[in-house]
Amino acid sequence: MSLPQPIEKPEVKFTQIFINNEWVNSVSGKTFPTINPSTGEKICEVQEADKADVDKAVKAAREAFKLGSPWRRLDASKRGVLLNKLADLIIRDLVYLASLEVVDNGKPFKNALFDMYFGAATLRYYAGWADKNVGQTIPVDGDLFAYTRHEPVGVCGQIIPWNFPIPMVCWKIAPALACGNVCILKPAEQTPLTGLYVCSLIKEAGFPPGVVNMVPGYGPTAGAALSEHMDVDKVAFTGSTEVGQLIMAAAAKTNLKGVTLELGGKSPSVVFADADLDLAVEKNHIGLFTNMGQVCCAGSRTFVQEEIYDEFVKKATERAMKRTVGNPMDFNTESGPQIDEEQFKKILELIDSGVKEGAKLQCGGKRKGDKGYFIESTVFSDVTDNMRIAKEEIFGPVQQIIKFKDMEEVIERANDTKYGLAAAVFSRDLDKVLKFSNSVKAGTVWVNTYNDFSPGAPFGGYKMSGVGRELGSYGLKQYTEVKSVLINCPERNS
Ligand SMILES: NC(=O)c1ccc[n+]([C@@H]2O[C@H](COP(=O)([O-])OP(=O)(O)OC[C@H]3O[C@@H](n4cnc5c(N)ncnc54)[C@H](O)[C@@H]3O)[C@@H](O)[C@H]2O)c1
Ligand SMILES: CC1=C(/C=C/C(C)=C/C=C\C(C)=C\C=O)C(C)(C)CCC1
Repeated sequence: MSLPQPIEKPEVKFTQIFINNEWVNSVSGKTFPTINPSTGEKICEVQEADKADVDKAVKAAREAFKLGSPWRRLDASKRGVLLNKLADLIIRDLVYLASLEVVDNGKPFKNALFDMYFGAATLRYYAGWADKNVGQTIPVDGDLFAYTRHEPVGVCGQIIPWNFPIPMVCWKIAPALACGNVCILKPAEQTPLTGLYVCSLIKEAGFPPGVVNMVPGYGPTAGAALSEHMDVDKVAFTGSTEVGQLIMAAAAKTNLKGVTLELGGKSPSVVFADADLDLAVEKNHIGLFTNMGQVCCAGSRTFVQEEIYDEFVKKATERAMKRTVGNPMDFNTESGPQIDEEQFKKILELIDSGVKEGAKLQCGGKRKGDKGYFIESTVFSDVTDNMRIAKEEIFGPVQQIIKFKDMEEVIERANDTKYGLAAAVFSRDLDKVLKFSNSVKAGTVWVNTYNDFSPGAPFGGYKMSGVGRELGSYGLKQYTEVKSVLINCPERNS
């Protein structure tokens, strides 16, 4: 089978704000640059939405959600048809979209293709749910007929990060639209381009005007305007824990809009001495270095039992040194650049702190090349729990390998964090696997694997890693209002 070739210089087709299925300039006339992280050079200017543009988008969305509107009158099954159509269009334009993502985000082309497939799979999964989000009839006491209706929440503000631009668009809009809501998405300022292109596909698929709107812009302006808006019914956010706290506070201070949050992590991956060592090394490598370490659930605390610690460190270092870091357009590249200068500097500073605090740098640790935001694949051993690299979310290609003795100790240390997004356990012993996976406070536990996702499997965090769940049937709850209807029903019989 021949592999698809990337388009080296994909044309940028959409740089405006998308409201009511139309492309408009910002009210302020302002624009912002989006940068190619492989070169540090500007790709283009994008119209910068702020509060005034968010107001326009909210009005359009509210109109689209009015009782009797084409969207509200559409059969639920037809919402599924539209979602499937959108998935088809993403796959039709797969190579263009993946190439554009490589330029705007820096992720390797192969990974960008995965993103598009995963985004489309999420749309298809929720397309199937559109006419199955059913209520109940309830045998209440008395002469009453009682039932529940599952209604859409309304206008949903959705704020997304830069690490998986298209999967994130799809994780947000697919369940929302399946349930009949309307959406205003704010893409990350670092990666607005593929999301804007997908808006053109939303129009082409036939979604009515105002059902999906996109407001590219910055967090403290456009993002805050959405989370503070009195006419937004719900806000869903993926990004840092700090911003998640701001969003929840804004919702509380304004109209108590519903909030779902998908936040940071410092996920433990525990390798017991009886594990398949080569499998554990490879899966832990993938669990950390995928997407240049820019994954909320990255396995950034690798606990390895003392009997196999030295051997694991040796093999993990060899694997990291083999990782190809370079031109993301090249099909053989495993890692591209970090997203921007801010992240690049933050990661290098944390690496520096690891060395200063006494961790052993096994490989990497420096910038790679002299252009763009590339960082060498980095492995630290002899890491202790009190070091900054063991506590803070690095969001970069830096693996921390930590020694442990036994189960009780590792459970306690794995849980000794403010986060609780994901965890992994590597062992051939089912008792150990079950004991650890039942004891760890994490929304997802992988067993003898890492970073496996499915649109059907819910994802979200314990503790400060989040509120609510995305994906699966659980994801529908976040976009559904339950209404009880009780009807006087004289002479009711069983
Ligand atoms: N959980 C994740 O998937 C994820 C993704 C990106 C970054 N992060 C973490 O966050 C750190 C910082 O990255 P970042 O600055 O891009 O993340 P961030 O949380 O600042 O940005 C995520 C999104 O929130 C928006 N935003 C920022 N401030 C806002 C505000 N006050 N109100 C509303 N929206 C706002 C941004 O514009 C972006 O769309 C990273 O180092 C990493 O640790 C986590
Ligand atoms: C990590 C891999 C994938 C994608 C994962 C996604 C889309 C994660 C999305 C959610 C969050 C909240 C991430 C936080 O950073 C693929 C695309 C499924 C491929 C395998 C690895």
